[in-house]
Amino acid sequence: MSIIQIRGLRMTYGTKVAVDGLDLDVAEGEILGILGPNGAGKTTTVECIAGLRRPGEGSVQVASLDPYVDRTAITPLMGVQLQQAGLQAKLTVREALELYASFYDHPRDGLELAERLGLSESIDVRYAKLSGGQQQRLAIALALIGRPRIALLDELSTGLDPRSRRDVWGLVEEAREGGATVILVTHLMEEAHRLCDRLALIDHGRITAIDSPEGLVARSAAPTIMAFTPSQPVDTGALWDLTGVTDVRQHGERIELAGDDDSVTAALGWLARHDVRVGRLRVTESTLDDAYLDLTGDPVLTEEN
Ligand SMILES: Nc1ncnc2c1ncn2[C@@H]1O[C@H](COP(=O)(O)OP(=O)(O)OP(=O)(O)O)[C@@H](O)[C@H]1O
Repeated sequence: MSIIQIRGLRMTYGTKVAVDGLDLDVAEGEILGILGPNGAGKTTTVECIAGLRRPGEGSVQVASLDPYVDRTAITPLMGVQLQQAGLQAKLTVREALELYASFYDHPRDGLELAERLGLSESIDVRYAKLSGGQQQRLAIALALIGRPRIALLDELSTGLDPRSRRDVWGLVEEAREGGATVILVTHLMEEAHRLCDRLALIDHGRITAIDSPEGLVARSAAPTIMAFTPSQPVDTGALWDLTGVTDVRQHGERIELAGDDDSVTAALGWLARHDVRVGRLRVTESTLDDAYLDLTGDPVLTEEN
C-alpha cells in the first residue's frame, strides 16, 4: 500500500507547464530520491505533496488524505524542508526549534538535534543572522524534529560543507530506521546512491525512469571502460569480437576497451591466452552520474520493463 499516491498530476504557471501528467507511488518506509535537471518540476511536485499547491489536474494523496484540503490533519504527519525555508527573520534557532516541536505529539529534543547539526553555538542567534549553511541545517532540523511519518527534503545538502552533509545523512538514515517515508530531491549522486531505495528521474515534468540506484546504473548504456598498456602489439580487431565489447580504441601504446562487465573478463582471458602482459590496468565502472546523463530525457523505464 502506497503512503503517497500521485495520479496524472499537471501543474502550470501561466503558459509554462511545470508538471506534465506525473504518476508516482511511494511505499511506506521508503526513501525515494527525485533527480532531474533544473526546472524539471521537482520542487513543484514536492510542494503538491506537502499540500502547499493545489494540483492543476490529477490527484495527490498522502496517507489517504488530500494534502491541500486536509492541511490540519496532514501537518502532524509531515516534516518539510523546502529550498526557501520562509522562517521569520527575528526568530532565534532555539525559538524556531521550540515552535516546531510544539506542532508534534512526540518531538525530538531540539537541543540534541541542534548539537547534532552543529547549531549549538548559534542557538540564540536570529534566523536572519545565520549563514546560508546554518539556515539550511536549521531547516533540516525543523523538518525532522517531529519524528514525522513523512519527510519531504528538497535539496537536503545543497550548500553544506562535507562534514555537515554527513551529519545530515546520518539523521536521514535514523529517520529511515524509525520507519519514516522520505522524499529527497537532490542533485548529488553520492547522496542519492547512499540514501535512497529508489530514484525517480524527472524531466520536463514527467518521470522518465524509476528504479533502485543499482538498477538505474545497470540499465544505462554507459559502459565499463578498461584501459591498459599491452606488453606487445595487439590485434584490436580480435578484441572487438570478444563478448560484451562495444568499442576499442588505441591511443599510442594504450588500449581503451568499452563494454559490459563480461568484456573485462573476456579481454583479460584473451590477452593471457596470447601471452600479452597487461600493464597499468585501469577499470572504470559506470556510475550513477553516467546513468543520470544517459537516462535523462529517455522514455519511461520502470522496474517492470
Ligand atoms: N512561481 C512560479 N512562477 C512561474 N514559474 C514557475 C514558478 N515556480 C516554478 N516555475 C517554473 O516551473 C518549472 C518547474 O520548476 P520547479 O521549481 O518545480 O523545478 P525543479 O525541478 O525543482 O528545478 P531546480 O532543480 O532548479 O530546483 C520551471 O520552468 C520554473 O521556471
